[in-house]
Order: sequence, then C-alpha cells, then structure tokens
Amino acid sequence: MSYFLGLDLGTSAVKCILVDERGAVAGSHSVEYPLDQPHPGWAEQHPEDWWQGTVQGIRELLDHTGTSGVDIIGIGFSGQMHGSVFLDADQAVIRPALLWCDQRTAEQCAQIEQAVGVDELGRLTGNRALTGFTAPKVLWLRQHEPEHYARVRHLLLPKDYVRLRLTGALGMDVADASGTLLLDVAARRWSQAVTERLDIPLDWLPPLYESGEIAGRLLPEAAALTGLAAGTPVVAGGGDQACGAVGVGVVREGIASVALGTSGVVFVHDDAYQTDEAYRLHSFCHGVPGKWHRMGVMLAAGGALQWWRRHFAHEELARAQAEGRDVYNVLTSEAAAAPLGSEGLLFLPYLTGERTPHPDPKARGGFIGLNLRHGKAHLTRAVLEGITFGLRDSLELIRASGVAVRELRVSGGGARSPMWRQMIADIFGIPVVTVNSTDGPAYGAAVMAASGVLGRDITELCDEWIRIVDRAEPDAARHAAYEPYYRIYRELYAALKPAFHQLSDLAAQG
Ligand SMILES: Nc1ncnc2c1ncn2[C@@H]1O[C@H](COP(=O)(O)OP(=O)(O)O)[C@@H](O)[C@H]1O
Ligand SMILES: O=C(CO)[C@@H](O)[C@H](O)COP(=O)(O)O
Repeated sequence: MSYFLGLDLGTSAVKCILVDERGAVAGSHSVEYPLDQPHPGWAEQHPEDWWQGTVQGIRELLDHTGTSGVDIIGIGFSGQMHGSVFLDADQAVIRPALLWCDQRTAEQCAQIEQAVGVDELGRLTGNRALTGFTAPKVLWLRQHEPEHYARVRHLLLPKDYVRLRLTGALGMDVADASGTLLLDVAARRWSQAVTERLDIPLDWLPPLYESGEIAGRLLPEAAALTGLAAGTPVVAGGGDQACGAVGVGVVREGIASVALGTSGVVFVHDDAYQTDEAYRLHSFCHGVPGKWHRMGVMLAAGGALQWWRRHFAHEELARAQAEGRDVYNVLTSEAAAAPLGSEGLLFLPYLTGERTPHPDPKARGGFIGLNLRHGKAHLTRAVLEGITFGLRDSLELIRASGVAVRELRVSGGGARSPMWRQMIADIFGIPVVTVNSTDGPAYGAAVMAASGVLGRDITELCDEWIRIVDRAEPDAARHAAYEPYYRIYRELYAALKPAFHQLSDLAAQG
C-alpha cells in the first residue's frame, strides 16, 4: 500500500499522519515543543525545535505503524501561519521566530497603515495590517534589532523553513503567503508596490506555488534522518486554516467551517476574490488553486477554555483521572448542567487581545454579570458561550458581506465535544456537522500531497474522501433564547474598551 504523509506544524505540536490512496487515515503521531513568552504579549519559537520535532514525529510514526519509508509517495505541509523565520545568506536562522499570536507590533501596524494608507493597503493586499501578520514583524526587527535585520537575506513562514530543511528548496504557497501582508492576494503574486513602500527587499521572498504543486524533493540527508526515501516529492501545502478547510471539504461556496483550536476561525470558500468593505475579515488565497477564502480569526477560542482548565479545573482534572475521562469532557458535562445564558453571566474571551472583529492587542477578557448564585458550572458554561458568541461575530461579518451559509463543518480540539457542537448550532442558528476526517489541517496537507503526486484535483479528492458523519440541528427555541444574550455581548467590547486599554497599560508597567 502507498501512503501520503500530512504534516501539520502547529503552535503546540507537530502532527504527522499517514493517509492511504483511498483517503483512509492509517496512523498519526504528535511531538510537542515549547512556546516562549519572553515579555507580556510576545510569543516566540525556535525553528530548530520545529525541525527536531518533525524528524522525531516522522520517525516515530513510521515505527509505530510499521510503515516503510519507501511506501510514502508524497508529503504535504500545513503550518501555523504568519510567523517570521529570518534567515541569513547561509540560510541559518538569525533569531527565534515571532508567532501569529505575538502582539508586539501594534506600532509597526500603525506605521504601515500610515505609510501605505488603509484603503490602498486593502486594495493591494486585501487586508489590514494586524499584529499577527508577518510584514509588521519585519519592521519591528528593523527598528529594535538592527544587527539582526542587517543579516536577513530570506524571509520564510514556519512550515516553509521545515520544508527547506527537508528539500533544500526555498518556497511558499499563496495561501500562507496571504498572511504576510506582502502578497497581492487578488493576483496571487508578491506585491512589488507594498514591498517598495515598506522598503522590504523583494528578493528576500521565496518562489510562490499553489498548495498542491511539488515544491521540492527529499534530500538524502533528510531521508537518512527521517526514514523516508530520498527524492520523495514534497508539495507546497498551505497555512493551517486553508489546509484545515480542505481537510473538512470546505472547497465550495455555501459551506463554511469553524476551526476550534487555540484560535477560533470561521472560514468561507470564495470562487472569486472578495473583500469586505472595511477589511474586517481576512481575504486570502485558498489551498484550492485559483480560489480564495475569507475568514474571521479569534485569538483565544480553545485557548480560553484551555486557560480555564489550567487554572480553575483542578477538581475536574482529579475526577477525570479517577474516571479515566478527558478533563474537557468533564468540564463540558458540568457546563451542560448549567442553564442557557449561565443565569445572566457573560464571558469575554479576549484573553490575548483580539483580531476579528476587534483588531485590538489591548482588548482583555472578563466575566460580566456575576452574582452570588453563580458557581463553577455557570462560569464554565459562560466561557463556552462567550467563545461561541465571539465566533458568531465573525459569522455575522460573513453574512453581512452577502454570503448565505447553509452548513458549518467543525474541526479542531473543541469539535470533539457534542455539547459544544450543539451550542454552536443553537447560537448560530445553522446546522453543524462533523466529517470522517478528524485530523483537520494534517489531513488537508495529505490531500494536497495526493493532488500533487497523482495529478488530481483537490476538490475532486475531497468529494471522494470526505463524508459527513454527524449533524447537530439548531433548536429554534434555544436560538431565540440566546439572542438577547448575544445582543448584550456585542455591546460589551465598545463599552469596556477604555478600561481594557488602561488595564493593559498598567500591567505593562509591571
Ligand atoms: N473534548 C474536548 N471538548 C471541548 N474542547 C476540547 C476538547 N478537547 C480539546 N478541546 C479544546 O481544543 C483545544 C485544542 O485544539 P487543537 O485543535 O488541538 O489546537 P491547536 O492545533 O491550536 O494546538 C484545547 O485548547 C481545548 O480548548
Ligand atoms: O493566525 C492564525 C490564522 O490567521 C492561526 O490559525 C494560526 O495559524 C494558528 O492557530 P492554531 O491552529 O494554533 O489555533
């Protein structure tokens, strides 16, 4: 049997999966690596950790599944988006990468929007300057670490660095490149106009590919380290959101996806390039050649639940261990027992600032409406409801731009919870489905590898390999009961913004 290897270079771990020629997952394995937060709001990782994790992950996957490297006929990549990998003339890493969730570049974003103009930047790139994006990170390096900046000769995104180590070839796909703010997203090529205005050398940027195109072949030294065969084709792949959407079959108009990972993303496929009026949604190239997508991105969706679990779920953790259950399972069961609306309690999930719909690194979280009757279950339910209201904000932007969403496909860690899936269906008022491929971005990366190696269309492969396995219908009464809560939720950010900013400034002073 021949296999495709899908690699998803995530924020917390690299996930490696094997998919056979009929689209069935034959095995998966993850290797974690650390995230550094040297200052409040900063987030960095060492590209060497990604490389070591990937090598280990591939080796262990082959060992555990008893697969021979020669049976892997293609490799595809998904990766956390936007992170800046700065390389010198010898392709050596100059400093740790600044990640998608790093918030240090508010000043540089303002400088970019002033230098280019918000409308002109939108016209050239389809997007606004947001702190997570790559171009502001380049300006930050120039202003704060000029000695490092002087050495830069190549700029890559996280997965492209690992592909470089595997194949020796520099490259980037247009889906991931869309999140650099240096791509002319409509034309699917680097924007000379933007690089010139920002004074970023165009020759730092690698050759561009569509996601299913072969971007290199495995080097003999990488083959020796991983157990794969030298010469194995490696496709360009995509950013994790484009790969995740392909992985659940969001390759046609009318179907949207919600990815509930650390971040939370509402994603729609576009046959033609589109932007919303004020560029509040991201407009990016899709992993499907010649197609685009729009998405709203919450910075802490699953991340907010993870924070809640880590700091406040000690009893639930003990119970989960005693009963051999997942702690998230215990938490969501508790939340299910609390009433809808958490008895007048709302949670704001802006724990690491926010992107959509409030592009504000100084936005903060909170519980609003606490009273003496509230206990842990109410608070846990409020966290889940608050994250879901945050996702609904992105859905409303998508709806306002004229897209009729008929069905939502959910993926990511949060999608494992039937209770949360039903809550999304009720709050959104749309059916929520899950598909047979639960490996999201890694599966999408494997589909892209199959497309490149077999010369098949990505949409066709998705139609053949992906099918719906579960469906949660919205309950009309619960949908109506959530509406007044959602209306109040929508007003809270604007009302609390001045306090968030003052608190954020006070915290930064130490
Ligand atoms: N059984 C579950 N029920 C509800 N949420 C869950 C469950 N398992 C994981 N999660 C959520 O999913 C998140 C991890 O999702 P994942 O897709 O693995 O994230 P990432 O790829 O960003 O590392 C966790 O932080 C948690 O909030
Ligand atoms: O910033 C974005 C998309 O714009 C994130 O999707 C990151 O690419 C990684 O998110 P997780 O998969 O770790 O949640």
